[in-house]
Amino acid sequence: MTMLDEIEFRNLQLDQHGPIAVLTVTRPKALNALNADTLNELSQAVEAVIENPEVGALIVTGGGDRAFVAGADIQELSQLDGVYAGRELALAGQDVMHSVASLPIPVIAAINGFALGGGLELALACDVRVASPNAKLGLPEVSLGLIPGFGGTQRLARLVGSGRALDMMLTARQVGAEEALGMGLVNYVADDPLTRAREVAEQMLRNAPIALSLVKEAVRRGLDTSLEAGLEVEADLFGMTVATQDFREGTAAFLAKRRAAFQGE
Ligand SMILES: C/C=C/C(=O)SCCNC(=O)CCNC(=O)[C@H](O)C(C)(C)COP(=O)(O)OP(=O)(O)OC[C@H]1O[C@@H](n2cnc3c(N)ncnc32)[C@H](O)[C@@H]1OP(=O)(O)O
Repeated sequence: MTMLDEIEFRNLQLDQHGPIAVLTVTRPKALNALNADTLNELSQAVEAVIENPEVGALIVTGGGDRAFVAGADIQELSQLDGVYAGRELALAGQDVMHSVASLPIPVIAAINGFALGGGLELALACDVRVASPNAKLGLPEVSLGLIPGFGGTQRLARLVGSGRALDMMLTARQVGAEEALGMGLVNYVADDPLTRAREVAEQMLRNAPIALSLVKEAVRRGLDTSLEAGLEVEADLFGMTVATQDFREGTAAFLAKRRAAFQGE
């Protein structure tokens, strides 16, 4: 098993603090914009996290104090030509965001500044978002003659409703942290979003790991289907939790009035 801190990236840093991994996008000159190289590295980082069983939660953040991620790299976008190239880029970006969204552990975005375009799409692929008071969130692609292509049209509308999502996407405006909190686009606003994200991760990690993974799966699969089919998914996954040792431990600990010691089994 490769230790996460040992992997060398050009535009990312991956650190491990016990069960919590922190993935930082580090392209400060471009406000951490996602060029093709960085997208590839994001994929590799997600793979490395999946392969490391010691990691129970992931925090994603941006290097420096100005930006989480200011979008896809506009310099690279400007070189795109033709329907095919555009579609391929969108599919590649969607794949990366999907791999983040499908991680079987909690993923928290610590949004320390601008989260625009592909940057907000990365934050939307996370489970929970913590924003700094100066954070600015938006999907301004129409101002460049584009539409969001890394999942934003779908995930933003599912998270905040189509009315709010369309307002943000059609105006291209940047939403501040308090407004984002009010519409449920972020879960917490904190002066130090990374510290708050760690606290949230620690709170999540007190719970049963398999249950954490399955509750994510139930929500994700349920959002893509009818209520009836979603309820079936829930019942199936509930059944799986009842077959775990952690369920035995969790209920026994409750009844014995002690803290549960979950093993992820
Ligand atoms: C499928 C996905 C599509 C997309 O994601 S499309 C892109 C969506 N994102 C955006 O449209 C945001 C673009 N950036 C901005 O609007 C501004 O930046 C900010 C409002 C975030 C900040 O403005 P300010 O404080 O004036 O800083 P600055 O001088 O514009 O930026 C510092 C350096 O960062 C580069 N940069 C910023 N965002 C990007 C980007 N998305 N792609 C490539 N470079 C970017 C700039 O060019 C500049 O660089 P230099 O110092 O060399 O002039």
